[in-house]
Amino acid sequence: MLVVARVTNVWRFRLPLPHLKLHFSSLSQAKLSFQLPYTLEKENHDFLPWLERKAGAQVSSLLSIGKSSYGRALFASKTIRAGDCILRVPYHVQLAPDNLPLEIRALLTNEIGHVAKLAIVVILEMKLGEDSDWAPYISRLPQLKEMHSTIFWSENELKMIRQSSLYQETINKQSLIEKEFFSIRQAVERFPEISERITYKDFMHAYALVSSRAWGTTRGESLIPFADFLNHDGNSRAVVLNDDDKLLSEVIADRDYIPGDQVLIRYGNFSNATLSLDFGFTVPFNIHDEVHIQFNIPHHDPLRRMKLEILQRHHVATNKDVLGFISFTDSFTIKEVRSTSEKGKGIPQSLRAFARVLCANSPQELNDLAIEAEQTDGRLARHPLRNISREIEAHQILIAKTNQLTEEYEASIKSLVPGNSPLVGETLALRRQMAHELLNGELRVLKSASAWLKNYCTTLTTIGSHL
Ligand SMILES: C[S@@+](CC[C@H](N)C(=O)[O-])C[C@H]1O[C@@H](n2cnc3c(N)ncnc32)[C@H](O)[C@@H]1O
Repeated sequence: MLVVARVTNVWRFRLPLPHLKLHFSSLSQAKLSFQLPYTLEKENHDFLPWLERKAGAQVSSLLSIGKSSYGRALFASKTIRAGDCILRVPYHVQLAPDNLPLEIRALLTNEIGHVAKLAIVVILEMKLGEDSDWAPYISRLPQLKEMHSTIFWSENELKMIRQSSLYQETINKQSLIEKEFFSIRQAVERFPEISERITYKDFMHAYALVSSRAWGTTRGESLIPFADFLNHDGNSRAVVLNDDDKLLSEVIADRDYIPGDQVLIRYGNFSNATLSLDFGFTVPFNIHDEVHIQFNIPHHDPLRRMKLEILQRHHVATNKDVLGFISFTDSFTIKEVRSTSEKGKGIPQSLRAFARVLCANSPQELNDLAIEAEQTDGRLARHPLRNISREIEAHQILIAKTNQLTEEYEASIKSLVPGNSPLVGETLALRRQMAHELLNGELRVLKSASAWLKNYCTTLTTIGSHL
């Protein structure tokens, strides 16, 4: 998975807001008690004026900083109408990799990603404490103990999500962070006053801060103070927009708000796996959830070699192992199938094609598939097999796989320690809830795929019986 935290929105135009179909969720109804407690008033008195002085321009006249169950948040301080620009943050008050001191920047090659470079900017500012020009912003960033990205989960906590591909993605991200940390330490070793200040723990913390709150811009990943106090609602149509002509980022309201409403935006169309890894939270029902299914051609299949060759010839992804042998282990991404009757949108055509090749049991069948591909658009097994029983058999392979995974997911969900157990601390209870929402979402995807596949096979069986 990409390490990039959020969708890049380098847009030069505004959304056609008056025509939007608006979605209201319970999330976006979250309200702030209108009697602002002292801490909130102080946040507003200190922070926004500081940012506006630095920006030399007004950032927002419609929003106040406050706290919600999602941590720091922005609330409507006046009536907001759909289409209003609710905040504007000039590029020169955003933190990006080019805020690194020149001599350090020169040492960090392109092998080191933008997220890692920006993490170093954050660490250096953190170390300056009150002397940092960014102190009012840096001091408001969440502490390590408040962050729940799966990269911070203990081995036991990670076992809860063993079933999901997020488990491996988390390990891959941890390895990437470690690798980047050592590359940076090596690159800046000539500057002990800097290299000694960058500990692995600080780097992980800063890396997770950047992953969970920086937007991709033309300057690389950028932290956009104030805009990054906005929390996420997957149903919102409001996103952060970058205007490269005016050199600023802005947010346009997608709906009306009354004073006291929490204002939410959409970080991107992210599954609970991505939200867990990059942002450290999940949502209860996420329409973007997906499952990665691994398939390979069994070694005992007598036609294995021929199947691999034909898959390779027709550009279906194959891998070469370290010894140069071709193997087929690929991951297919299934999304929720919304309707059992239609085309099965959500189950990739490449997966169904793979199942058709997998179930072939004679060289003749494989040759027929290859000839058909050459005579059409070159893609292999994209059409239903002419032999109905064989087409059913191919899809039954997929049903067997989704059923097996469904059972495994159900067992994993059942084995989660109950969140309300007195033995469970606050952090574990929250992470357990995340694991629950992640696994439930992926289970829902599997069940929807299985229902569609079963319906497809039943329809084919009925057709077959009338022939
Ligand atoms: C860009 S920051 C938003 C401001 C943040 N709440 C803060 O305290 O600074 C993103 C972080 O906010 C929290 N967050 C945002 N949307 C959320 C949601 N819908 N549910 C739970 N936590 C959310 C997560 O901790 C996430 O990593």
